[in-house]
Amino acid sequence: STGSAAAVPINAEFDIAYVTPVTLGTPPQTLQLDFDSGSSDLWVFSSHLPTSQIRGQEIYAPNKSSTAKLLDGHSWSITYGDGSGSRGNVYTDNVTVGGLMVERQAIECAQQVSSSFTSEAHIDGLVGLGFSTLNTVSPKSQLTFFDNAKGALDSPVFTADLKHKQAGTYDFGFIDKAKYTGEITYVPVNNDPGYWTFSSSGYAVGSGNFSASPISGIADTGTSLIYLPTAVVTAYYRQVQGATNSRSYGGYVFPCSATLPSFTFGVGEARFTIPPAYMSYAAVTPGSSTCFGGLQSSNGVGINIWGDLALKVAFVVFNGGTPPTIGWAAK
Ligand SMILES: CC(C)C[C@H](NC(=O)C[C@H](O)[C@H](CC1CCCCC1)NC(=O)CC[C@H](O)[C@H](Cc1ccccc1)NC(=O)OC(C)(C)C)C(=O)O
Repeated sequence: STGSAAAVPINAEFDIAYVTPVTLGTPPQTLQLDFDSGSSDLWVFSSHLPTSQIRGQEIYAPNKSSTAKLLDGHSWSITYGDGSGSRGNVYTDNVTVGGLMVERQAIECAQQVSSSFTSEAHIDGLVGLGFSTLNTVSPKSQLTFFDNAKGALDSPVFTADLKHKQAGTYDFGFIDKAKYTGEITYVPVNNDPGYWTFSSSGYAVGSGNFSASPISGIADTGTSLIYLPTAVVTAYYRQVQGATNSRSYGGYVFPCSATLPSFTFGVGEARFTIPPAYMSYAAVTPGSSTCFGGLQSSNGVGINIWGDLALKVAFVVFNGGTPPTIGWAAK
């Protein structure tokens, strides 16, 4: 079996996150969920939430699904890198993504969400696509949608074709040759503790020479920007007039009028270049002449993260075979 579904940017201006329609239960309830290779819980806004915590999101009501079953005595609680979080109880039900159905998928129903989730009306929950070792359900951790689907897939892979300010796709079980050019460069994945961790072969700033120093980081569809070591980030912003690492804005900012270099990263022998236009994420507040950089330091994060900003210049294969690998191709 295979599946294919759209990855739609939640904001017409900036690619802060992408959501994908997912149907849950019988009759089908459709929610817009953020597919996140940086975590491994499938959780949704639900009928168990106080209405004060719901502001425009779609909810999943298990009691309206004839195929929903309570996973008795199980709960979950998750906190993300940006400090947001949620917790609740667990049901199993049918989950369908782009024609691919998994029966008895653990659906973690929110009973509480943090204010940043309440204020993000376009995200009705997450589909974790990290390794199931990261799942937070207790006392028995649960499998991700991908792990549950894997055995039935034509090939144990999913691919991400994210785009700038337009809808891309997540495919499951097959590699669509029409979505990339040239060859796919595969590199090993270290799935301990459970991220899609791989080693980039280095970077270059603008037309500067390529610095062939390996950078270990995670491929994370649920993180908007790129977070890399200080040496890389200072080398980049040295080339940007008026750039500063702003405590108040929480990262590197620069005058929106500044000329930005491109940023190139390596995967094996392959090279991927992020154009200058993508390297300015957005004005720090609407209308401000100060812009927030797409490349930020991983100092405060603890791991290097290749987020949507890197993923959207490539076609990426998340190969869940044995051993797992990750493949990057131009498009
Ligand atoms: C709990 C663990 C098992 C897994 C856990 N994993 C992560 O924290 C990484 C994971 O990819 C999480 C997944 C995201 C959590 C928040 C909602 C959206 C998904 N990524 C994160 O926690 C990283 C946060 C994202 O980068 C936010 C996302 C966002 C989206 C919409 C609106 C506002 C903010 N972007 C964001 O802040 O963009 C700016 C900087 C331009 C404003 C961890 O490592 O702790």
